[in-house]
Amino acid sequence: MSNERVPGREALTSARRVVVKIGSALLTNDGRGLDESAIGGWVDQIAALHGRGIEVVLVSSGAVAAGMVRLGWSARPSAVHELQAAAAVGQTVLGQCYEGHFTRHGLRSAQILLTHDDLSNRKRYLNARSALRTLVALRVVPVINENDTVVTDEIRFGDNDTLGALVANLLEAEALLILTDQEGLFDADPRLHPGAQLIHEGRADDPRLIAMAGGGGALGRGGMTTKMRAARLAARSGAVTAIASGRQADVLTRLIEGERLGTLLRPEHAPLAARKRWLAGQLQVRGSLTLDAGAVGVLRERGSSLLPVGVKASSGRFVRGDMVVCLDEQGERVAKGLVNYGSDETARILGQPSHRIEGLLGYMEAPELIHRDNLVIL
Ligand SMILES: Nc1ncnc2c1ncn2[C@@H]1O[C@H](COP(=O)(O)OP(=O)(O)O)[C@@H](O)[C@H]1O
Ligand SMILES: N[C@@H](CCC(=O)OP(=O)(O)O)C(=O)O
Repeated sequence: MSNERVPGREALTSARRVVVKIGSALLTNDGRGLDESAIGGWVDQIAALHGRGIEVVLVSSGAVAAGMVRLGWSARPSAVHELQAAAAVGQTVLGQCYEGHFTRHGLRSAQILLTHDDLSNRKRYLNARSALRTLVALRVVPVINENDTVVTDEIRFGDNDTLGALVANLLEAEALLILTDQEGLFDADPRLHPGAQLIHEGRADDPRLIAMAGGGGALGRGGMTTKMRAARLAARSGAVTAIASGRQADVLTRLIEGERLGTLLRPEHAPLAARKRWLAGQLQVRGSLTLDAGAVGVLRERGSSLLPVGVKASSGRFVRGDMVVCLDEQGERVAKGLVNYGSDETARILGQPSHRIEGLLGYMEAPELIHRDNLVIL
């Protein structure tokens, strides 16, 4: 099985930038403090991915648990100020542990502590993005955690699954790899249902899978519920999510080799999102179409395809597959996309309902002038 590539897992085998999230349930040695040798094992795998040219950003939990042990506390405190204190003490231990292991591989790590505000405020979001991009370009491995010391219950992510997904969005990573204490998502919580079956693959937004996910154990925060939510969030920027057991040998490298481990959650609109991002970046425009107000409305509001009936005028020379810009009647740019018909054909079908295309041209390539998959709103 180890070298077998499973169809559908190409998103992992082709990923060039990945976010790895390691959860508290795994890191904390059943509450006895950081599992330093396990951390060493994950760092070895991250170094191996790094060596293959894959950029890795790490989201690591464990500060509160490490701080509790350092402070000699046996139970997780419930008071916010005590959690903040434990996190402050433990984050140093966590950072040192990672840096020590990365140093064995001649790699540098960097600590980034984020809060909800940092990602919702546009300016701080851009600052965080540029700092992370710079680190990644310098081949440094960022180690991210929530800044537990300055957050209160109302404004915290709480679980690091959500933070991992937002970091995947921020950096447009192709994959989010969530390591936890279970082999993946099961059709019921395996702690409560020993006969539960592992789900190998699915859609990130599948309501049946979301319904299977339950809460976390004693050490972790969100359980599978927040991991499924993270998969949906990550899917927004086209990232695929894998949930797998951090205890399986070489789990990260095996996932990236396409082995059928854990649960793979595909973004429903991955190709679409990626394609739209690509479309948006295309600069060469061959012509323009002027749309009536109704067409402008449905494109903007409903993300519909552009039908010839909504086009009032066409200009420029283009062939099928060329990029054209769509303007409103005032000449404002509305969208751009790849046309299904060249400029000569477009001139003959514009303003016409799609069922007349065949009669007018003698054939029908497609009922729409620009399909919504090939259209990006500006
Ligand atoms: N359907 C499910 N499949 C697998 N695990 C589940 C499911 N529902 C709930 N869980 C629980 O989620 C836990 C992992 O989440 P959590 O404790 O938050 O860990 P982490 O700290 O790694 O995020 C598992 O130990 C398991 O008990
Ligand atoms: N930020 C916290 C960890 C939050 C947490 O445990 O999240 P998770 O690993 O998703 O269950 C810490 O470092 O202790």
